[in-house]
Amino acid sequence: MNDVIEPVSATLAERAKLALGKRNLVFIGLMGAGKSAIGRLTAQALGIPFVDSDHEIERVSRMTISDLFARYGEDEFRALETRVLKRLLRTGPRVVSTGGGAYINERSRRQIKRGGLTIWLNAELDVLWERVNKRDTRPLLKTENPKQTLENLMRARYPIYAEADLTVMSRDVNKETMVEDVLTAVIDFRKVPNDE
Ligand SMILES: Nc1ncnc2c1ncn2[C@@H]1O[C@H](COP(=O)(O)OP(=O)(O)OP(=O)(O)O)[C@@H](O)[C@H]1O
Ligand SMILES: O=C(O)C1=C[C@@H](O)[C@@H](O)[C@H](O)C1
Ligand SMILES: [Mg+2]
Repeated sequence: MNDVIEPVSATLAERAKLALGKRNLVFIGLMGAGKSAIGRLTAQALGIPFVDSDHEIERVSRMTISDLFARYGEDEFRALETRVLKRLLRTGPRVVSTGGGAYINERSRRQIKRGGLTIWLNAELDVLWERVNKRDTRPLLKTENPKQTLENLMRARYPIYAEADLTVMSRDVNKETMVEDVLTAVIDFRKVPNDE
């Protein structure tokens, strides 16, 4: 009954934009899943603004995330993250890429759920590890065995990320293919098969 009538020749991006409407598209997932990289490209494809909560936190605090953790600790970082997310999610449509722990924090999760359509970039350990071990900008991975830490985070966090509206598998394909998967997931959200 409420079907949106799509132009016959609409591109994938146009159809996804129509399906998204005024909602934000919020990327969640672990470090290295591609939230920032794929989020930015998705926003470009959709022709809507892109914001990244980690970048926004660094901009308003004029500190790097590593320095924020070192100086004020994780709890203060999470409190700032919640405030920044609340502001970023206020208007839509936008693509909002979050930091890896944002959706795990209860208050931020509430903001995110209220603030838009959530998409989890799920990924296997080796894919994430290949991507994150090249840089040491992630304070939670400054441990004796960062790969083990990443695995522990997967175990603790994946059941929570799984609450997302949409899930796309992040893997080693080119980024354009990832964007196509994301746009398709947005279009297919809550699509009811004809025979149901
Ligand atoms: N599909 C992909 N194929 C190859 N490399 C990718 C892919 N997706 C992301 N990357 C690369 O992996 C690295 C990590 O990606 P990105 O910074 O987007 O992750 P993130 O989920 O935002 O992590 P964080 O939570 O730490 O912000 C980047 O160098 C990015 O270019
Ligand atoms: O997974 C996490 O908890 C984090 C991920 C990064 O995006 C940053 O937000 C920060 O390093 C914490
Ligand atoms: Mg990021």
